[in-house]
Amino acid sequence: MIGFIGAGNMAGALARGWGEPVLATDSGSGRAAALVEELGGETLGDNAELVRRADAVVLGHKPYQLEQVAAGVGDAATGKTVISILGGTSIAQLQAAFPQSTVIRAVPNTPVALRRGVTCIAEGGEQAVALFERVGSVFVLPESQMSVALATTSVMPAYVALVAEAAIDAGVRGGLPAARATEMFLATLAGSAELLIARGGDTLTVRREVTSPGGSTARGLAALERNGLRTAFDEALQAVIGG
Ligand SMILES: NC(=O)C1=CN([C@@H]2O[C@H](COP(=O)(O)OP(=O)(O)OC[C@H]3O[C@@H](n4cnc5c(N)ncnc54)[C@H](OP(=O)(O)O)[C@@H]3O)[C@@H](O)[C@H]2O)C=CC1
Ligand SMILES: O=C(O)[C@@H]1CCC=N1
Repeated sequence: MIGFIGAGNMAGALARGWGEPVLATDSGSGRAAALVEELGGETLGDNAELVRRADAVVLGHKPYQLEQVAAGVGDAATGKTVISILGGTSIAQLQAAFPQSTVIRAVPNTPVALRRGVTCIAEGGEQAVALFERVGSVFVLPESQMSVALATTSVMPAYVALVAEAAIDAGVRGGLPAARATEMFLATLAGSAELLIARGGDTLTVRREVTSPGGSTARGLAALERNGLRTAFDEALQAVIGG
């Protein structure tokens, strides 16, 4: 069984995507018990026991808790595979915390819960590719690209939710009922993503197909550019990787 140290948003999304019984701990909230109630398995009161009993361990706590968690696990991690999903935490930091383990650095995103996630794995962690492919797409990257990967994929469900909210609210200001605007926008978002994929990621072609010369799309795109859409995404990336 996979053992989850931490049963929060990201660990829970992975566990639900994998859809199998788990071993899990938390720091007292009861989220581990809720996950076990849903998927089967066992809640353990102690991270060391979890590591001893798990076939592989996922670190699903917050990055700043690494040293404290590793100290609690101690020798139980000897010979174990420890998969970290901790944002901004290097393989060197993980290996220092778990010197007797095989450590793997991965950055997933929450759509793994629906098996439509994206997980980036730092080179050296190839043995985890098949596991994460069960819950979506996997990209193996040089470790130096992992922060940018997180800023491009892991945070993106939140950005897309914000973009959706902004677009829907604009529609409501334009006179659409909110529920109708939401349904229409989400169907458009899903269809547009599929279209971009079908066009091999050729964003210019997709834009040109929609944009009549002197027409309404051209006016709308120009307004988005004037209001700093590209700068906003660029600054967001810099904010994420800058810590
Ligand atoms: N959320 C996301 O989309 C993504 C998150 N990540 C990474 O995933 C990690 C978790 O983030 P997220 O799920 O959002 O955070 P959450 O706060 O939702 O979950 C953190 C979990 O860790 C548990 N925890 C804290 N201390 C311990 C401990 N000593 N022993 C066992 N469990 C402990 C918490 O317990 P309790 O429930 O009791 O509070 C909680 O269940 C972070 O490192 C983050 O960088 C990476 C990619 C995407
Ligand atoms: O917000 C965070 O810190 C985590 C890392 C990536 C997504 N959520």
